[in-house]
Amino acid sequence: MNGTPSTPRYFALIPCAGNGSRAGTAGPKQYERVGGQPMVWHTLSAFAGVKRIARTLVVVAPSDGFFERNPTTSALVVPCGGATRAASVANGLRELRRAGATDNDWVLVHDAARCLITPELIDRLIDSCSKDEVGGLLAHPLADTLKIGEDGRVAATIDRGDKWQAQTPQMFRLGMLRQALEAAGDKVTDESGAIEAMGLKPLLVEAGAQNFKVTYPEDFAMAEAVLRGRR
Ligand SMILES: Nc1ccn([C@@H]2O[C@H](COP(=O)(O)OP(=O)(O)OP(=O)(O)O)[C@@H](O)[C@H]2O)c(=O)n1
Ligand SMILES: C[C@](O)(CO)[C@H](O)COP(=O)(O)O
Repeated sequence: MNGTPSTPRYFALIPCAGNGSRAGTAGPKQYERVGGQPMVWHTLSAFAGVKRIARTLVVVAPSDGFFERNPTTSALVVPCGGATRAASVANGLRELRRAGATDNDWVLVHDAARCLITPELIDRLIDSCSKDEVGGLLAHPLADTLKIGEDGRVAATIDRGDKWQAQTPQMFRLGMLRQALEAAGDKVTDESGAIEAMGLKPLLVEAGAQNFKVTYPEDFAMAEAVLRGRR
């Protein structure tokens, strides 16, 4: 993986170093079994199904022993997780550089906890963004009416016409993303936010509602049902 090829390659970076505090599980939610397998297995097998991905790097917490106990992935697993998702991603980008990726290569950052991602959606993002100057993200137009809450009561209703729910993967050039995250620090909750802070406008690529992030206890049953429906 040395040298700077003229054609940019595609790398995947999977932040997998969270605690899942909102999920109510005993351990990190990404290792809970869903559809008969640890959640992160589904995530990794979707990326393994995209031939254009040169390498996948998984960022785990320094104390994480899951992949040593379950050594079944061809992905590069690095215990460089940080205190926030943004820090985990920034550390992972440094590791990708160390593994031979260049600033010109594309990086697709994807939450381990979005285990319903499919090779088709990943391909859709790559096809939509690979000729774009900025890059972009999968997203879903907001379906519900949106309220501002104040002391448990509705203070206002917001026009939802231009609102999207940001999903992952989010795909940007490695160099641009590194610079953006360095400038944004821990404030941003996604890569797009860091790129936007540089005055750029990432491309919104429509994806379905099924690519949700397993966050709350009830999300496990929904993920299970979607996986069952696919079999
Ligand atoms: N310090 C962190 C925090 C989060 N993540 C990862 O970022 C993704 C999205 O984050 P989220 O769903 O918020 O996960 P958690 O931080 O684990 O959940 P919670 O906020 O409920 O604690 C997850 O795959 C999670 O493992 C990470 O790599 N490093
Ligand atoms: C990146 C993300 O999945 C986009 O919806 C989301 O922002 C991550 O969630 P977190 O709770 O902020 O880690």
